[in-house]
Amino acid sequence: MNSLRNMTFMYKWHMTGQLILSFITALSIILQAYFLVTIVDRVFLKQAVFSDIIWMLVGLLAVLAIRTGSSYANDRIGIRMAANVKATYRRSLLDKFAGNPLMHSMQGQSGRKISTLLDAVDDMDSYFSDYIPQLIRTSIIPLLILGTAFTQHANTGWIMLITAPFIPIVMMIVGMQTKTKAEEQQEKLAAFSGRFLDTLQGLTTLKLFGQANKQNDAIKQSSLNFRDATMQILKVAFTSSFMLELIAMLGIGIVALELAIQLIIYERISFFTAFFLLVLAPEFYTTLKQLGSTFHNGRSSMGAAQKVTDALAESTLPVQWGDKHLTADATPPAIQLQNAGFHYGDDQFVLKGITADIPPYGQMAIAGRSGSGKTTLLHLVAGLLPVENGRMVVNGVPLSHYREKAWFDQLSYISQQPYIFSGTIADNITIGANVRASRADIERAAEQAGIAAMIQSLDDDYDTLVGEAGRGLSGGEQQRLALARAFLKKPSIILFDEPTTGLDLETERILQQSIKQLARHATVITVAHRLHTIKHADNILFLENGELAASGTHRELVDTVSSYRDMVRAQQGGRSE
Ligand SMILES: Nc1ncnc2c1ncn2[C@@H]1O[C@H](COP(=O)(O)OP(=O)(O)OP(=O)(O)O)[C@@H](O)[C@H]1O
Repeated sequence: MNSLRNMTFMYKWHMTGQLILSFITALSIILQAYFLVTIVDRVFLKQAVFSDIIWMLVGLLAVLAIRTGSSYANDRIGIRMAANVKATYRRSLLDKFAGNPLMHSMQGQSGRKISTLLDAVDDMDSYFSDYIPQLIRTSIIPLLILGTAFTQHANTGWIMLITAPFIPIVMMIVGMQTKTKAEEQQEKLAAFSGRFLDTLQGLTTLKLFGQANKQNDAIKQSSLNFRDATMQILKVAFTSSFMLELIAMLGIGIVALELAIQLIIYERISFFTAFFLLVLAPEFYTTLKQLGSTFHNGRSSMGAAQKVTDALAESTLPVQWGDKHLTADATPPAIQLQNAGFHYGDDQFVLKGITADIPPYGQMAIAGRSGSGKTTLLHLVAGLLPVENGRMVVNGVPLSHYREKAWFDQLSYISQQPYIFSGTIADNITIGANVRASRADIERAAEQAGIAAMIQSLDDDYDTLVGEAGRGLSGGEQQRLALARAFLKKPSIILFDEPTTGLDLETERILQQSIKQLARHATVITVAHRLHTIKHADNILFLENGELAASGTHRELVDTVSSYRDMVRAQQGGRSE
C-alpha cells in the first residue's frame, strides 16, 4: 500500500536506527553461537577447566545482553513509529471531519466513522510495530548468517540459500489473499458497527413500528458476516504458519543431516564447525519465519490502511478559514451574502446564489415552504457549510479570511434540537461561555432563559446529570438550555431555528421574550415558521426551491409576491390577511 510505504519513508531516522540495531543483533547472534560452541567444544572435547572458559562465559553473557537490548530497542522504535503514524492518521481524520462537521455528521453512518477512526487506525499498528522492524531484521540477520555459513562450510550455505526462498514465496501467496480478506473484514466490521449504532439510536422508532425483531436478525446477520470474515483471515493465518513451520523444520533438518554426514561419515569438518552451523541454522530460519508471520499482520494492516485512506479521500468540501481576527466590539458585524450558493452533492438539493444584506442589529427572517432551503441557508451563514461560487462578507472581509474561532465566538446557534452533552446541567450551559463562567453567571443565564425554576426543582439542581449519562430533557427544555448558553455567551449574532412543532404557550412566550432580550445587543437571523416572527422581522428572505424568490418586509411581500401570500394564507389556516 503506497500510503503506508510513503509514510514509512517519512521516518528515515527511525529506519536508520533499526538498521544499525539489526546489524548489532545479527553480530550478537553469530558471536553468541561462537561463544556457546567454543565453551562446549573446550569443556567436553578439550577437557578445559572453569578458569579456561571464564572469559568466554563473560563474552556469552555480554552478547546475550547486547542481543536482548538491541532487539528491545528495535521493537521500541517500531512501537514509537506506529504510535506517531496512528496519531497522524487520527488527526487527519478528525481534521477531515471537523473541516465540514455538519456534512460529516449528516453523511454516512456514525458507527462506520467510529470504526474507521478507532479500529481501522488501530489495526494499522502492526505494520509499523511488527512488520517493518522484522523486515529490516530479516534483510540483515539471515544475510550475515549465510555469509558466515559460506565461510565455514559452503554446503550448509548452499542448502540455506536454496531452501530460504520458499519462505518468501509462501509469504507472497498468503499475503495476496490476506490483504483482500483483511479489506473485507474491515468492511464487515464497519458495516456491523454502523448497523448496531444506527439500530441503537432508532430503537424507539423500530419498536413503534414493530420492526425490532427484524432488525435483531439484521444485526445478527451482520455480526455473522464479520465472524466469517475473521475466521477466513484466521484460516489463512494458520495455514501460513503451518507452511512456514514446515519449511523451516525441513531446512534445519537438511542442514543437520548434511552436517552429520560430513562430520561422522566423511569426517571432513570439525565438531566446532558442525555445532556452530547447527546453532546458527535455526536462527536463520526463525528470522525468515518471523517475517512470514509479521508479513501476514502487515497485509492485514494494509487492508485497514485502505479503509482509512478511502475515508480521507472522500470528497467533502471543507469550510475555509483564515487567520484574521474579528474583534468583538459593541456593534455586531455587518454581513453580506454575495451570490452565495451551496449544493449537497451531485443531483442533490442546490441553494442558488443568494444575495442579501444583513446590517448590524438586523432582525432577519428566512421563510419558505418545507424543503425550500431555509436551514441550509442558516448553516451557510453560520459557517457550518462552505459557501460555493459567491461569498459571504463580514465587515467588508470574506468570512474565509477570519479565524474559525473568531467567527464562532460571535455566534450563538439555537437549533431545533440543541445537542445536550453527557454531563451536568451547569456543564451544558458553560459550553456557551467564551471565558470562565462562575456559578452565579450560569444561574443568571438560566434565569434569563426561563429555565432556572425547572432546574431548581431537580434534586441536584445545576449538578443534575443530563444527556446520555443522565435524565432526558423535553424539546422545550433543550431549547431553553441552548438559550441559557446564548445568554452566558452574549453573542453579537444569533441564529435561531424556530421550532416547527407546537410548544406550550409558556415555553413559546419564554422563547420569544428571550430572543427579544438577546436581540437588543445582537443581529438575529431566524428560520421562521411562525407568522408572528415573520411579521416582526425587518427583512424577510423568501425562498422557493433553493432560490431567493423575493425579499422585503412582510407587508411588501404580501403586496407583491403571490406565492408568499399563499404561504401566509396556508399558515393562517386558509384565512387571508
Ligand atoms: N445532508 C443532506 N444531503 C442531501 N440533501 C439534503 C441534506 N440536508 C438537507 N437536504 C435537502 O435539502 C433541501 C433543503 O433542506 P432544508 O433543511 O434546508 O429545508 P428547510 O426549508 O429548512 O425545510 P424545513 O422547513 O422542513 O425544515 C431538502 O430537499 C432536503 O431534503
